[in-house]
Formats: sequence, C-alpha cells, structure tokens
Amino acid sequence: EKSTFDSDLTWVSKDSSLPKVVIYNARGTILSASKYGRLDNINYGSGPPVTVDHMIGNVTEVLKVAQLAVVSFPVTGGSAGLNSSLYLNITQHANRHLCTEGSDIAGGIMFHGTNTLEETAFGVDLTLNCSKPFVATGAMRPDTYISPDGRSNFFQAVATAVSPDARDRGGLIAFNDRITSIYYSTKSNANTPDTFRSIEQGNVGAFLGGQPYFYFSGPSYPTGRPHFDVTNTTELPAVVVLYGHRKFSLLSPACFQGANSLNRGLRRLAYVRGCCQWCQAAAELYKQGIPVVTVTRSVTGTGMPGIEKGPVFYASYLQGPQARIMLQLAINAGYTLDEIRNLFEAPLRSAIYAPAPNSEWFAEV
Ligand SMILES: NC(=O)C[C@H](N)C(=O)O
Repeated sequence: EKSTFDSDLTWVSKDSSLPKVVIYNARGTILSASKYGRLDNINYGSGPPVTVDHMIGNVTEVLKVAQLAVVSFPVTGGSAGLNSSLYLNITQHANRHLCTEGSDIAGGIMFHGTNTLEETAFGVDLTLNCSKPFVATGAMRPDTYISPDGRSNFFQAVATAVSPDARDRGGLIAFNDRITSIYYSTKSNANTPDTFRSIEQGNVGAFLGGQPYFYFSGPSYPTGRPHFDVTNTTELPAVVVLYGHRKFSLLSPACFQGANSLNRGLRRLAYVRGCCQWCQAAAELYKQGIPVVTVTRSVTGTGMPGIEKGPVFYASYLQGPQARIMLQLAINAGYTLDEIRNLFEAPLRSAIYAPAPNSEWFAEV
C-alpha cells in the first residue's frame, strides 16, 4: 500500500536500491538557454527553457547515485519577482515528503534563480521539520554556455543530498564545488559561478571526484537557527527592509508611514540632534509594538547589542533579506517583542555577556 508522503511523486530510476531524492524545481538560470550562442551569459532567458528531464539526460551520472522525482513550481521570469508563498509551498511539500514518519526519501534539492536563492532557501531552512538534507543549487551560466555550471551544480546537489554526512547540518547550498550553510550564505558576485559564499563562517565542505567532503563532522547546526511551523500558513506579515546610509533620509519617514499616524513624532524627530534619527524612530515603533531589527551594512559581521536591552534588535550574523524572513516568521508565530529580541540576540548575548560574573566587567576602567 502506497503511503501518502510520496503519493504525488513519480520516480526516475535506474537502480531501485539507490537513495531517493526529490528535486524541488523553481527554475532559474540552471534551466535556461540562450539563442545568442555559446558565449552568452547575459540573455539567458532568450532560448527555449531547459526541462528537468533534459537536465537529467545531460547529467546521467545522477541516476547512478540516486532515484529522482521532480516537483515543479509555477515560476516565470527572474527570481527577483518571487515571494514567500514559493518557499511556504516548497517547505510544505518537503515536510510531507522528507519529514513524515516512515519516509524512505533521503533528501531534497532545489533549483532556483540565484538572485533570490538565498531567501527562498533560508525560508525553507527555518521551516523544514527534520534533519534530512535540503540542498539548494542553481547556475550562473545558461545551459547553452560553453561550459555550463548548472550541470555540475546539479550533480553536486544530488550527491550532497544522498550523503548521510549531510544530515543534521541545517540546509545547505551546493554550488561551484563548494558546500555552504544556507543560514549564512549570500550571493556575493552578480556574474561569476563562484558566487555563493558564507564569507565569515566559511565552507562546510567541498567536492572531490564528485563526492562531498565535509570539513567538520556532524551534527553541526548554525548557532541560534530556529524552527517555525508553517503547516497552515499561506501568507506572512509584511516586513520592509530599509537601506541605511548617511543621514538615513529614508528610514525615519518610511518607518513612520509604516506605523501610520505618527506624524507628530516624525516632526519632533526631525529636530533631534546628537542621536541618530532612526534609533529614535525605532524607539517610537517599539512603543507601538512594531519590532525593528538592525543588520550591519558591512559585508559580514554583526552589530553589537549593549548590556541594556533596547528597542532596536540586533540580527546577529544574518544578512538583511534573511533577517526579514526570520522576523516575518516570528511575527507570524505570535512572538512578543521580548521573544523577538531574544530570537535575534540570544546567541550574541549568551556569548558576550553570559560568561561575565556581573556587568561590572564592562564598567569603565
Ligand atoms: N543566475 C540566475 O539564476 C539569475 C536568474 N535570472 C534569477 O532569476 O535569479
């Protein structure tokens, strides 16, 4: 009798003893083609799209390491146009396929446009309810390129998903011969295949002869990585990301518009001197029950929460898009302001302040 967790899947298989891997297909350049020849890596949407079946046909080695099934999502155009319903959709499928008790599926991989791969992957990472590998990949070159990176990335993602060593690490990205943690990864280069990086935390592993090599034995999860249940979630609350620059001319008005009805406060703040306007704006929003999470604008690193718990929350080592997703999930889960602060800051606070016997360690000397 067929159990429900995989009743929607059709397996492509050359050997029924091989582990099973589901491909969550959200397209991207990995499945794109150019009509302008083998050197074009710019107009990648111009040719007829490549299908996953075609991809498997071009990378027949995948069927020597896994049995595959494909779930395709309705994605058209570049990945910058996607929203959170995509990852909610993917994670609901992946939870059923991978995390249902008795599931014999080893892991999942995801094809995704690289522009927002890190966001969809992060959303899935925080909402997948089991320790099986979920491995995101894509490509920077269309499949028609002289040496397309997508085929190798596809093989490496599958090889990672079937590896018992890939379990218990949180979601991973397999891209350009490297494995990184989704939690810490970002697209670092708009044009080249060596783009996904976890700049500060480094690589989890690399590929040698088509096999993943993990630098540290598991289990090993990113510090502070939470889990949210989105079984019944179809939409998430709106959270905006505002880019800070000198004078922060955008931040205060935008925050206040978001909070509605704070015109008086805005006018008053315009005259505040000596203290940053946006901190004041955040403090006002905090009073209204609206959380503001701050992310460092530096390429990596973290802002540092002070000893006193304040109205601005520090996002630890998360990037802006990732912090936004975590905040949406926390608000959706009904977290209070204190719980949201704790979600973002607890790993930092316990590292910085907990070892000290008391706050006098930090008094002026
Ligand atoms: N390299 C890529 O996948 C870019 C692609 N246009 C995207 O949707 O993100």
